[in-house]
Amino acid sequence: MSDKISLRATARLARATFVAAPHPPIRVDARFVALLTPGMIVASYVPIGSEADPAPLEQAALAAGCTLALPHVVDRATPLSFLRWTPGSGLQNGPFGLRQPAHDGVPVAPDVVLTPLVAFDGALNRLGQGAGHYDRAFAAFPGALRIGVAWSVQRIDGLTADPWDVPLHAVATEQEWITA
Ligand SMILES: Nc1nc2c(c(=O)[nH]1)N(C=O)[C@@H](CNc1ccc(C(=O)N[C@@H](CCC(=O)O)C(=O)O)cc1)CN2
Ligand SMILES: Nc1ncnc2c1ncn2[C@@H]1O[C@H](COP(=O)(O)OP(=O)(O)OP(=O)(O)O)[C@@H](O)[C@H]1O
Repeated sequence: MSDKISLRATARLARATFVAAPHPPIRVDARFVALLTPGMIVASYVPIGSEADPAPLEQAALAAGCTLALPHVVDRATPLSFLRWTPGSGLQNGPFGLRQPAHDGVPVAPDVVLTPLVAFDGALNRLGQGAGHYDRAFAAFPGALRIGVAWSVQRIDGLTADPWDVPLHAVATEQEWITA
């Protein structure tokens, strides 16, 4: 556990240092686009702090005819819901400094989950914020494709997976599309 805490601190520092300098956006790989079909529900997220901005992947999903959704958070203990979202429609302030759709939005079951993360490794294990929100969402939607979105500096090899950790199917960075 303390291991995870120090890994989070190291990875957050690397992420903050990376975004402080000019950097390219997240790359849209042809293998991501090939996964998309019209009508699919693609859950994205609104980045906070130095998190990678998934906007290029959202644009690709919209161009492929997909519907977007965003996570809605009540508190640390309550499971996430995913609410339908169209670009330009309003967002509200949520906990942890998040921007999110209003609570009375339309809940949807995502086909693809664009997932924020603090660190990832070559086996596509993911270290998140520590509330277990995405771990629980992956358990609730086991059929969804789990795509991590991260800056390349967030790769830390040899993360130890806990029993509840569900690995990602791929990670999109500003440099490459990583699969296990
Ligand atoms: N942009 C974004 N949206 C997201 C997440 C995320 O990681 N990033 N989540 C992922 O589960 C869910 C929200 N869960 C969260 C749980 C805890 C903290 C949290 O403890 N934040 C720290 C600050 C961390 C930092 O500096 O990066 C805090 O408030 O002290 C944040 C989000 C859903 N939406
Ligand atoms: N499927 C699940 N059902 C219930 N609780 C879960 C589940 N998955 C994880 N948790 C709980 O969530 C907590 C946080 O887990 P962990 O530290 O691995 O989060 P994380 O890797 O930072 O990811 P996240 O971004 O999802 O918070 C743990 O206490 C764990 O018991």
